[in-house]
Parts: sequence; C-alpha cells; structure tokens
Amino acid sequence: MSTTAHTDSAAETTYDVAVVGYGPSGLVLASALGRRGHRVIVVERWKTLYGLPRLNHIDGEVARIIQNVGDIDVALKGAEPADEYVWRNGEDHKLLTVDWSGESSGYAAHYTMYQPDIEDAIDADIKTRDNVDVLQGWKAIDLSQDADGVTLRVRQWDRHDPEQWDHGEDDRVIRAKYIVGADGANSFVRTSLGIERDDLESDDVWLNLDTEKLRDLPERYSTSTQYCDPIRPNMSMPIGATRQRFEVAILPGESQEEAATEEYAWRWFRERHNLGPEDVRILRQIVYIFSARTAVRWRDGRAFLIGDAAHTMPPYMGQGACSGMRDGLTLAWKLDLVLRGHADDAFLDTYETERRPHVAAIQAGSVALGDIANTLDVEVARARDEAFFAGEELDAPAFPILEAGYLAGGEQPHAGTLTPQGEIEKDGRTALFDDIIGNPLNLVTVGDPASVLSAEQFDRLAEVGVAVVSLTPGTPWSVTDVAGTYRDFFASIDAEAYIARPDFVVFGTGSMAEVPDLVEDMLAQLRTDATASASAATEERADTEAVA
Ligand SMILES: O=C(O)CCc1cccc(O)c1
Repeated sequence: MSTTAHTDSAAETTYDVAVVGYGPSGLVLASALGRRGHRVIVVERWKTLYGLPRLNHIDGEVARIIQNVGDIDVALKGAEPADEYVWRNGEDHKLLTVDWSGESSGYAAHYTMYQPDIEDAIDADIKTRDNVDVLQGWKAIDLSQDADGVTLRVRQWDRHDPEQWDHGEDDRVIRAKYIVGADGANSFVRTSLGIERDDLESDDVWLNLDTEKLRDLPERYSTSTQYCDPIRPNMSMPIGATRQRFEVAILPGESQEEAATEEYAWRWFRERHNLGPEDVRILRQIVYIFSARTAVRWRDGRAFLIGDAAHTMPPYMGQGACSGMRDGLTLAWKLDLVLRGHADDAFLDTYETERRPHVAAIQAGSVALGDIANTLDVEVARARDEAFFAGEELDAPAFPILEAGYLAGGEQPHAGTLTPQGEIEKDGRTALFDDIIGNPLNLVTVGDPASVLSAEQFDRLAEVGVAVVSLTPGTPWSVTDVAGTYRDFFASIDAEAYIARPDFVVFGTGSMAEVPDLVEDMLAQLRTDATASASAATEERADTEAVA
C-alpha cells in the first residue's frame, strides 16, 4: 500500500464506507449500508453496469439477500426456478443429479436468471438514496490508511482515452472510515494492500457462449446439464426463460484466440447442438480460466475484501457470485453495528472467521465437480462412469453452514443454519417476513417475550435495533404465522425461540426460559474489544497476583 501523505488540494469528502467495485457483491454491500443510513461512496471504473450475464444461477438464500437490497420482482423478472442439475457422460448417460428442487428462504431453492436484472434492481435502489454516491467511470489509483480511516485517490477513467493516465489535476480524494474491495479477481484494493492469494491450481480453460433464444429449443435445453465428455467437456444451462448459456472446454494446446472467434462458436453450435443463427443470437462470447484462489487475509486494518477480490472458484456449483453476495450482506450488517457504536471494531474480524470456511467448502465442492467435468483421459472417464453407475456418491463436501464466528455459545445444534422465511400478517398487512420486519438482528419466540425478558433487556434490544417477534397473539410483538412456516420450523428444531442475524443465519435457539441467556450472549459478543481487554486485564491481574 502507498504511504503517500495526502496533502492534496483535491477536495476531501468523508464517508463511512468506500466501496471499490460495483458488481454483485459491491452492489449488495452498498445497498445494505445505504438502507441503514450510512454515508457510502462507490468507485467503479466502468461507466455503466456490465449489462451482460456472468452469473446465471442463484439459490433461494441469495434471492432473499436481493429482496433486502432491491426490488426482487425486477431481479427475478426473467428468472425460472430450476429443479435439477444433471451430469451426463460423453454417451449421454446420466451420472449424477444434483437436486435443486424445493424451497428455501421464501423462494425456490434455485433459479437460473439474467444477471443484468439483478444488478438493475439493486442499482435502482441505491440510486434513490442521497447517502450513497456512485462514481461510475472512475478508477481507484492510490490507497493508504491510518488509525482513523482510509484515503483513496480516484481518477476519471475511459478506456478509449489512455492519455488521461498522464494528468491528475481532476483527481478526487476520498476519506472513509472503512474501505471494501469488491473489485474482482484482479482487485486493486487487494494488490494495494500487498495481500497474496493461495491457489488450488484448478485452471481449466472454457469458452462461455451466452445466447438469446430466437425460437424454442428442444426440451433437453431447459435442464442445466454438464456433459462430462472426455473428448470435449461441455455444458448447457438456461439463463431464465429466454436465454441460454453454453460452455465448452478449450483443451490443452488449443488456441484461446481461435475459440474467441465467431467462426469457432458457430462451428461448435452446428457440430454439437445442430444450432445455427436462426436458433440463437450470441450475446457474449468469452474465454475464461476457471481459477480457485483465496486471498490469504480478507481484512487489513480498515480495509476488507469481498467477492472475487477475496476468493474465486470454478463455476460448477453456480456459487461464485452467490458467495460474493453473501460476503456483501454479512460485512454490511457487521459494519452497520460498528458504525452505530453497538459493536467493537474487533467484531469485524468475525467477517473473515465466518465467511472463509464457508467459501472454502464451496470452493472445494466446485473443484471436485470440476475434476469430474474435466476428465480428459478416456479410460479414467470410463472408470468414473462405472463408479457412478454402481452408485458411488460424489466425493464433495455438503453445502456448508456457518461453523464459527458470531454464534451462540454452548450446546447449539442449529446455530449457523438458515432460518426459513414465511408469510406473516401484522397490523392488517400480509407479506414475507423481511418485507414486514426488515432484516435487523431479530428474536422470534413462540411465547410472550415479556414473560421472560426484563424491561431493561427490552431497552437494550431496542437500542441495538433488535426486532422482537412473537407468535403468541395479543402482545405488542405479535404476528400471525400465515402458512405455519414458523410453527413447523420450531417443531423441526425442537425450540421455542431463536435469534437470527441480518443474514438470516441462526445465532442460537432455545426454550422460552433460555431466551434471557441467549439475548445476553448476543449482546455480549458484540463487545469483543471489551471481552479481549477484560480477559487481558484478568490475565494481567493474575500475573500480578502470582508475582505478589
Ligand atoms: O452463476 C454462476 O455462478 C455460473 C453458472 C454456472 C452454474 C453451474 C455450472 C456452470 O458451469 C455455470
């Protein structure tokens, strides 16, 4: 990182958080902070949103994230629920079905969708807020930090005008309490901080072809399918209702330049799919190296990394951008608590404690799936197929829950899992839980919380902004559980209360009698500095006593 002293004449403006990068993870973070009233500035070198699909799959949890940062109806307007993700061999025999059916978080468990719809939905929300400034067409060029904040120098950027690199008189200097690098795999923020990346060395080269359907395609194209063909691995997947993604492996020794040509694309479409320009229009053609890299640390003082800046993974689970959006929401609500003075700065360390192992498990699963997809040895592929036909299970970790971080202590079998989202009715309005309650920390109880919590505890909950919700009629916190979602959930976890975090993760569960302890634990863990200095003081006292 630069150690440049900032004696610039350029105007300085102070923000709570500066965000570099305006892709899915940066959009989620900026909107979630903006909605919580913080002064945010976003710096993005491109003048407009990307406008083309990159991610084309989200799960229900991520749909719920989007619900909380933008208009979910706009985001999902071209989306289609996806029930299964099928893996076939070169002879078109089924090896494996990844079950994508069911519901999660108030949505279908999985969707294929058109990324620009999601970005437009969140961008529109951000642009309604006076407290969020978005500098599109500006490139971050220098970053430094001190005890009180970060300083970021930004310069207008136009890739068609390289001359502008030579002059800096119109630079802007931004001061912020925190900075977040949401600036992709080649992150300026990460490299400025000198943060290296670990590399799982999974570097398969694939051509990605996104298309618009000009007429109905055969039924098989409506199922996301990996063709694990050792001669040439390939895949096909809907992008919502009206578009289709095709991917094809570029084999070792083949020319990536040639794969990027239109001739190559049409030859491939004709040979493999018998499709031509009368069937599909190519929207985007790009050669990717599917890497799996992780920054060795995601925090450096007042700077954080999220999304691809922190981690990349091969696409085979469709979880790269989903993980980035989870990062964005998690870091946003943690920063919110710190900026409002309800949590200590050290609480922000739990961002990496929680997100790193979650991402690592998904990354490992994606690499394992990629090994299956990219088997090029015909004999090895045959043995693989036989093993699957004989019923072998996929050797990949289960979808992770949060295992560490801001979770209730003690025997807590459900901490780290996701809460459901059902319809509730309150004051004559019926809607999904988050549309009525919002997404602060929340305590949901079967019984009357006033039967177990003191007035002083209610005051402290209100001060931090914890929402209290009860399924018992006639209390100030009562809601009606319209479809029994919460009744069923409480039955399934054998509990009468839970505390959920703003990212829908269960902090802890318990009986009504255990609610006061759960609340105390939730509030105490926000004060990690105090805990750290208290235990340091205790150790010091013990040392002194031992000496005495
Ligand atoms: O949405 C994404 O992150 C990529 C979409 C995807 C999903 C599954 C397999 C694949 O190769 C791409």
